[in-house]
Amino acid sequence: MITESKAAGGGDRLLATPAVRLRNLSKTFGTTTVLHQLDLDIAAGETRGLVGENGSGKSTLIKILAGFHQPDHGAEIEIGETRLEGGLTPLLARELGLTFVHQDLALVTSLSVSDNMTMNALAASPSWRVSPKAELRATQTLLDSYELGVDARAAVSSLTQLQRAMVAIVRAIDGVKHSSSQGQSSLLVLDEPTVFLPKTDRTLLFDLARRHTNAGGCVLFVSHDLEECLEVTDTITVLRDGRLQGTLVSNDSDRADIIRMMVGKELNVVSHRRAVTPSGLATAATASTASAGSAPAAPDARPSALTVRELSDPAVHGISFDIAQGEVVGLTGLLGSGFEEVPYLVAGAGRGASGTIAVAGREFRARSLRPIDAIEAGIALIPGDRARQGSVSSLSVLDNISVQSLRANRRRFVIDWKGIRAASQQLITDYDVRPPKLDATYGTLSGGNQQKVMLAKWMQTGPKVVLLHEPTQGVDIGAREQIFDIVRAGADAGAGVLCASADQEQLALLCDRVLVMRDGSIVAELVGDDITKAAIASASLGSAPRSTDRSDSRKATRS
Ligand SMILES: Nc1ncnc2c1ncn2[C@@H]1O[C@H](COP(=O)(O)OP(=O)(O)OP(=O)(O)O)[C@@H](O)[C@H]1O
Repeated sequence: MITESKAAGGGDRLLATPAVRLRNLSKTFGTTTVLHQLDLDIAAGETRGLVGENGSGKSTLIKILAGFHQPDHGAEIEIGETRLEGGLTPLLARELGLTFVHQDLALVTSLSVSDNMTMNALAASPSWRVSPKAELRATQTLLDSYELGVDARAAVSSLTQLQRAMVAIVRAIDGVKHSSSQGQSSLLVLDEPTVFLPKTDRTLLFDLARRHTNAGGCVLFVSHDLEECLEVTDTITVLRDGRLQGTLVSNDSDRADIIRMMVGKELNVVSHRRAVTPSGLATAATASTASAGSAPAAPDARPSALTVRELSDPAVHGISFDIAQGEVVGLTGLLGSGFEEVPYLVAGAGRGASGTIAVAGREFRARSLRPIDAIEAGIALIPGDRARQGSVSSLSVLDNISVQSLRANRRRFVIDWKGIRAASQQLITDYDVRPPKLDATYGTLSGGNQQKVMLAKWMQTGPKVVLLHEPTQGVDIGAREQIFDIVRAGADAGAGVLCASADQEQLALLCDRVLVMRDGSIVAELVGDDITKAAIASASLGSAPRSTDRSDSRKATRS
């Protein structure tokens, strides 16, 4: 049982027998120490949260547990009965029952569920003899024992996001059975595997994790979602700048307690929505009702930044909408409702699209729109998968941030590198990128700082339209506020912003208007103060819609 006080202060002082015990754990890259003498105990049967701002050292700690990084000299690591001098290797971590589910789930989507399971087992104990039939049977039995309702023969690509996450967790839990710990005292590390899932689906994942702790294992859950962390963990350890701030008992703590420890001060969540006067709201309501059945219109008389008409692809069915200059519009729905496709279609990055897209009056056919045309027209796309689609991780911050401005800094055949460097340095200072080092490798920056670099890269081009897909995924609460400020400043400079996101709180804080999609169509529009988490949720689910429900108002117009 855990008998720790609400705030444990400097060290980690759980009284139960630890399954994982870390002492004096530090990590230095070059001359920079990013973890400072951490002491951490996790007890058998415990679910521990790990939180901290971007760059506080969470991933580095996990990579040490996974044997990817070696800690500095002097660290002690004990896993169950095994005491290690120095660090782990990936094989040793596996043998000792440490198992990991990362955000990308690490499943090969073109292979079957059974093949994915077999690969994992083979990595644990290589064997020349594999019987596909026996593996299939064993996988099906395993999946059935967890009542997942998944066919072991199915390709992972055919599974829903929830099923994939559940398969990844079951695979991880099953992996520890092959370890020397046999599942006892084994540590399951969940590194934000829930970010892509709606809240309702996440509880199913945590039920699986609970089965692991009930069987004597323990869980380390890394998350930026503080409410969720409070709900599903027993205790929460807070890191700040690589130092352990303490461990809270989840039941006795609230979000404000965690934030205070994370950032060292109170942090008020404020709305970044444009102030709308009562008369403005009246105009907005009139506009959206009048436009019901066609395109949700921008709620004021500002010129249009983006006009989309009858946009279609296999997942999107003829949607039309407008975004005014200076307006931030949210686009949301359940996963699979089509909202996630839209930024990519508008940026010319989709396939087989139809319909038209006009930027500041210049019209394109979606079918023939290429990304280069979109960029030249003033469209900036900041994709959700910033590591693979928005940047080159192995290049420097300077290379990533300046790639869009090379042409503007070219004089005949010569590129003004000195000018680019000076401007880029100013940008990363203005955008509070930490560390503010142009020569740092982009991939070594924390998630929030990577996102700030992406925004700086595009915002310096003065875009007419900014398309954001999950702009604050994996971003801490402080950096999130900064990103909201950057987006709002872009809108104030005249850009029309589309923010496609399943994060209802983000939409409620940031957007002037929110369009909700179901089954590929826009079905509801929320404006101004009607944009609440509850209203977005009910419109997404199709239950008791509030504000202007377009399908309803269409019927009303017809009758
Ligand atoms: N391979 C590396 N080389 C140099 N510095 C690194 C390396 N990996 C991480 N860092 C630095 O270590 C610090 C901690 O990074 P880490 O990724 O552990 O933070 P985090 O808390 O996981 O952040 P996030 O929440 O954004 O994932 C950051 O300043 C980061 O730039």
